[in-house]
Parts: sequence; structure tokens; C-alpha cells
Amino acid sequence: MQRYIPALKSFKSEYTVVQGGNSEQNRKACGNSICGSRKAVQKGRFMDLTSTVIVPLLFGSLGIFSLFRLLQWMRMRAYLRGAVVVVTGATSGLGKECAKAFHAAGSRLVLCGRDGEKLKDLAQELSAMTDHRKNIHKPHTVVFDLSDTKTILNAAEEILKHLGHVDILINNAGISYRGTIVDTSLDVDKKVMETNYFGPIALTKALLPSMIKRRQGHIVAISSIQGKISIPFRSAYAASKHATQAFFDCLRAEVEQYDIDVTVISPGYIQTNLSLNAVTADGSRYGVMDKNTAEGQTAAEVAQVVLYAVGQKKKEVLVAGLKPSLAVYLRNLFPRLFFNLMATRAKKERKTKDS
Ligand SMILES: NC(=O)C1=CN([C@@H]2O[C@H](COP(=O)(O)OP(=O)(O)OC[C@H]3O[C@@H](n4cnc5c(N)ncnc54)[C@H](OP(=O)(O)O)[C@@H]3O)[C@@H](O)[C@H]2O)C=CC1
Ligand SMILES: CCCCCCCCCCCCCCCC(=O)OCC(=O)COP(=O)(O)O
Repeated sequence: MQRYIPALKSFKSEYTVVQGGNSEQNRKACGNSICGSRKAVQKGRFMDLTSTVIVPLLFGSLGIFSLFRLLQWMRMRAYLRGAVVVVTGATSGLGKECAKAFHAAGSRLVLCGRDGEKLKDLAQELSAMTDHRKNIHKPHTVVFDLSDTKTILNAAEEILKHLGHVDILINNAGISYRGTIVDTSLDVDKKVMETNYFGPIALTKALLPSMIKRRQGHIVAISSIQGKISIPFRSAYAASKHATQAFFDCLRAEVEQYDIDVTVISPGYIQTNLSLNAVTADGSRYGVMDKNTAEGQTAAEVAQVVLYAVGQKKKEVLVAGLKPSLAVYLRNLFPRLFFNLMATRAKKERKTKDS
């Protein structure tokens, strides 16, 4: 006698046909064959589901996603190509890399800084790199000091006179600080606030009316993770970055009605001269390349994030490793724990310094 399982007609090759039938061996074989055939049914159904639903769905979604990304990329290219982009602090570090990234994207650059020679060298370097089909615009250079309001206003006037308008302002320039609050003179606090906060907001205010008039513009603030959390021995710097975050958050809300975008970027450590150039409690230059800085992200990597964030008109972006990013959440969700950690950190750092 031949046992036959109709449901498995199409999977004949995968099940056992059992001849005869009552011996223990046959029962076992029969049991195995039924079990095997159930598995085969399930497998068959799964294969059917895979070929009729899952694979087309997967390829369809992949196609839609790729198309979406392509459209995003094309929109971003169109937005950046030919746009007048002002970059402060273009002589070094992140600003210099941003200048390279936006130049490569075809933007018309205005390079700002305190050192005219360095700016001219960069403008020349970028022009020499120019693939004329991509970017025919020679960068313009403007020299001013962010801690001197008068030079900022003159610079804004010069930029508008020379280029007519500004599409994207990248407030990047800044200095950091190292010191204990008790030893730091108020002049140092003021210097850091002037450079990192009052300077950038003065430039922003000087360029804003022309953006509002055109109902077009984009303002970017390079803040820091320290605009969201405060760590010991960085009081002036962290305060200036918290103020930056607050100001540009307010600005974003106020200028949305004029179609002006505001992007705040908060990086973690970047391999630049920031720690070398930091001011200390008595106003002198710190002059040390910190381990965290040396081991940070490269400025070129962060510049690509800035380019993408601007191109995608992101409102805010955190560019940091796991620990600093977690620290931001910790500060907001478990402040007590965060404050304890910072107090321990302060004691430890003091001990290392004293020993
Ligand atoms: N490096 C890091 O770990 C991080 C940096 N950031 C932020 O990135 C931004 C860029 O710093 P970064 O590239 O790292 O540091 P750098 O020291 O390499 O560059 C700072 C830039 O700011 C300019 N600058 C400083 N003071 C003034 C001033 N008074 N007037 C005009 N320009 C000035 C400098 O110009 P000059 O050549 O004339 O000195 C330089 O171009 C800063 O806002 C910083 O806070 C944020 C998070 C982490
Ligand atoms: C559940 C686990 C949580 C783990 C969180 C531990 C918290 C540890 C504290 C980490 C502190 C990170 C500080 C990051 C600071 C930073 O990235 O600053 C960027 C800068 O602006 C650098 O400027 P600086 O002058 O300070 O070099």
C-alpha cells in the first residue's frame, strides 16, 4: 500500500513514500515523513511568500529610498551651487575645511578671519583646485576681528556691497578656554563671550535685514556639545556656547515666517588648533594640544556633516561620539547623576594638575 499525502504533491521529491505499514520501523519512518512534510509545506509557503511578497517589497522600498536620496542630493546640489556662503574663522581648522567643502559644492565663498595673508593663501589654494566646470567663483576675503563690533559692521557692509546678498552665513570662528572660575579675570570671560557670542550675533544681525528683505537666507551656528552640557574648567566657553544655542533657537522661531533657515551644529572633539589657541585664566594662550582634541574627529569629516546639514536644511545636528552624546541625555534625564559625575571629574582633574 502506498501512503500518499496530497497536500505535498508538488514536493514529491522531498517526502518519503512509505510502503506497507505496521512495523515499528515503518511507524517511525511514517512519523518522520509527516514531520518532514510539514516542514516542507512551511518551507514551500515561505518560499512562495518570499518570491511573491518579500522580494518585490524589498526591491520596491530600496528603489523608492534610492530615488528619494537621489532627489535629496540633487536638491542639495542645486541649493549650494552658486550660493553666496560666508564662512568665519576660515583660516584654520573646521572653518578652513568648511570652505573647501562648500567650494567643492560650487558655492561663491566669502572667507573671513583676522589674518588677511592666510585668507588670501586659502583663496588661492581653492582657486587653483577649481575645476572650472564645477566652480568658477574666486573666493572673496574679508578681514575682521569678532571681538571688535565696529569691524564686524564694516565687514557686513563690504560683503553686501561686493556680493549683493548672502545666502548662507556660517558662524564658525571661536576660541576656547581653560581655567578655574575663581582664578579667571572677568576680562577673560568677556573676551570669550565677545568672540563666541557677541561677535557672531552682531554679524548675524548686520546681515539679517537683507535676508528678510529677500525672504531668503540660511544662518548656521557652529556651537559645541558644550552648548548643551557644562564641564568643569570650561565656564566661559560652555557659557558662550549655551548662549549661542539659545540665541539661534530663538532666531529660528522668529525668522521662519521669512523662509530663513537656522541650523545649529554641536560637535564633539575635533582635531584642530582649538585647545592650542584656548585662553587661560590670566588671558594667556594655553598652547597645549589636548589628548581629546588630538583624538577627535577630523575637521574634514565634520565639514562634510556641516555641508550635508546645511544642504538638507537641518535645524540642529549633534556630531559627536557615544560618550559626549550620552552625556547630553544624562544631563537632561538624570541631572543629579550628571552633576555628581562632573564634580568627580573636577576633583580628579585638579588632583592630576596638582600632582
Ligand atoms: N575643535 C573642537 O574640538 C571643537 C570645536 N568647536 C567649534 O568649532 C569652531 C571652529 O574652531 P576650530 O576650527 O576647532 O578651532 P581653530 O582654533 O582651529 O580655529 C578657530 C578659528 O576662529 C578664528 N578666530 C578666533 N578668534 C577670532 C576673532 N576674535 N575674530 C575672528 N576670528 C577669530 C581663528 O582665526 P585666527 O586664525 O585669526 O586665530 C580660526 O580661524 C569654534 O566655534 C569651536 O568652538 C566645537 C566643538 C569642538
Ligand atoms: C549611561 C552612561 C552615560 C555615560 C556618560 C558619561 C559622561 C561622561 C562625560 C563626558 C563629557 C564629554 C564632554 C565632551 C566635550 C566636548 O565634546 O566638547 C567639544 C568642544 O567644544 C571641545 O572644546 P574644548 O576646548 O573643551 O576642547
